[in-house]
Amino acid sequence: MNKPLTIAMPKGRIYEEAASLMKQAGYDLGGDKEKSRKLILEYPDQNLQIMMAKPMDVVTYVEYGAADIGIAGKDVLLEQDRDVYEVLDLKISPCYVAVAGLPDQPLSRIAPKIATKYPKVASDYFREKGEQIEIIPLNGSIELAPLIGLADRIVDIVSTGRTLKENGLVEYEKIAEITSRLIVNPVSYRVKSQEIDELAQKLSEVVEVKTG
Ligand SMILES: Nc1ncnc2c1ncn2[C@@H]1O[C@H](COP(=O)(O)OP(=O)(O)OP(=O)(O)O)[C@@H](O)[C@H]1O
Ligand SMILES: O=P(O)(O)OC[C@H]1O[C@H](OP(=O)(O)OP(=O)(O)O)[C@H](O)[C@@H]1O
Repeated sequence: MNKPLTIAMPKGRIYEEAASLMKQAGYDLGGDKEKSRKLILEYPDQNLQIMMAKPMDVVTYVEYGAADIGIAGKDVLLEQDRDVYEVLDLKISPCYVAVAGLPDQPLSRIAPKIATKYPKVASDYFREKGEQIEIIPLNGSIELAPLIGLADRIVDIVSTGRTLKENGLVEYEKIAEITSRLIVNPVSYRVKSQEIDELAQKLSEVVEVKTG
């Protein structure tokens, strides 16, 4: 038997949709992952090993070859710019990255403060527009920053728009549409090309059927 295919799966909000897609593609990871605290799950009959990773860390596991493949949000890929192949848009967990802030607040002063957990995405965006900014790095509750005067704008994920709305913020610009992607370690892609191609092909058929 070949060595198992190792997959870094994102814990959290992407997991259920990703596992459901895998199941439809014929890779049954079982249920009740939310209740388990196990981080490495073995599926010998399917020759799979699953690692449960923080969504932001999936790319690290794949880049270093700790996992052959992984599922990561495009936001993470844009932010981290790592040496992995992005082979398939799974079209799950859709959302977008946007610039938001308090209403009727033009960005006039020099180097406005932008609070975000996506410093690279934000810097790239404003640099391309020729605007100088100062990044205020945060890890969560980003919407707080303009409310308390810590930042002039935020760059953050918007999905339903509820968090912005309930905090009296408005969206100014959309930066990028986001969905989750299948990523592959470049060496694994050569060494395990058959298994990886087969998995990518099956997933792509499921995505095609689901999205037309
Ligand atoms: N409303 C949303 N907010 C944040 N991420 C979302 C949203 N909708 C889809 N996503 C996707 O989910 C991923 C984040 O998943 P999750 O929130 O579970 O991770 P996290 O940000 O590490 O969580 P935590 O809040 O535990 O730090 C993002 O990379 C993005 O691609
Ligand atoms: O448009 P919505 O559907 O309201 O979703 C967007 C919100 O969800 C995410 O936060 P998360 O729930 O991950 O919490 P966090 O602030 O701790 O990152 C994101 O950072 C926004 O705050």
